[in-house]
Amino acid sequence: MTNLNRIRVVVMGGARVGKSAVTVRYLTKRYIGEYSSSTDFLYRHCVTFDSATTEVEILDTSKCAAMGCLDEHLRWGEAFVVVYSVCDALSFHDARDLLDKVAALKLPGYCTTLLLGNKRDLDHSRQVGVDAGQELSLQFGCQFYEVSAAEHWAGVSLAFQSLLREARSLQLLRTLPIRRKLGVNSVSKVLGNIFSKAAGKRPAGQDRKKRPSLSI
Ligand SMILES: Nc1nc2c(ncn2[C@@H]2O[C@H](COP(=O)(O)OP(=O)(O)OP(=O)(O)O)[C@@H](O)[C@H]2O)c(=O)[nH]1
Repeated sequence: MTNLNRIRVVVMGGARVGKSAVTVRYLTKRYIGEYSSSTDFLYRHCVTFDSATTEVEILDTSKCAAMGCLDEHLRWGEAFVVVYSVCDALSFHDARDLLDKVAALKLPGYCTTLLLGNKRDLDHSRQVGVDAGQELSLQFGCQFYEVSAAEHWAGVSLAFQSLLREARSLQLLRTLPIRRKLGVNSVSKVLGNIFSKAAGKRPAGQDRKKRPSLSI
């Protein structure tokens, strides 16, 4: 069931790509060079969009593929930050695998994903181009940003906020009745228009005979 007061975010990616660095940068504005990375960390904070406050839980994962808890994390989350390092081609492959897994496990419309290329300050040792990141994000229909957790807070913050906004919009959308979501006309109205045209009748509204009502 949709909980409009909470968004669960999972930060995942290959080893040493900066998962903790981007998470802590977003939450505290600070960059800390080294983190304890043997376990997962769960952070809670609140965000306010359009004067509505939502609690956000962010799970900074570590070694979850090796520990076998990836599927559990994928089931738990509804917004995913897939991090790779722009100077590590292997981590880009890991990111693709993770996007594949998200797509296989989550229904479209029930999760939001952000592909995040980190360490863009290390441009001299870049192995993954911006265009490759963009292409991958287009392939999976997810958001894409390149950032440097080491150098700037603004980019990291923008990327997370954009993900959270989309996650919140999806939650709101899921609470709408199907008619409003799709903008569908009632079946009776559509059938009525077809039959009145086929029978050469007067336009809708001038026909006094009441049609049976059937709506979805
Ligand atoms: N130059 C540079 N180094 C970074 C950046 N982000 C993280 N690092 C460094 O990359 C290393 C790994 O960062 P972490 O945040 O621990 O990476 P992680 O993905 O959480 O690591 P694991 O959980 O061990 O897989 C650390 O030495 C960080 O200081 C960045 O934007 N630029």
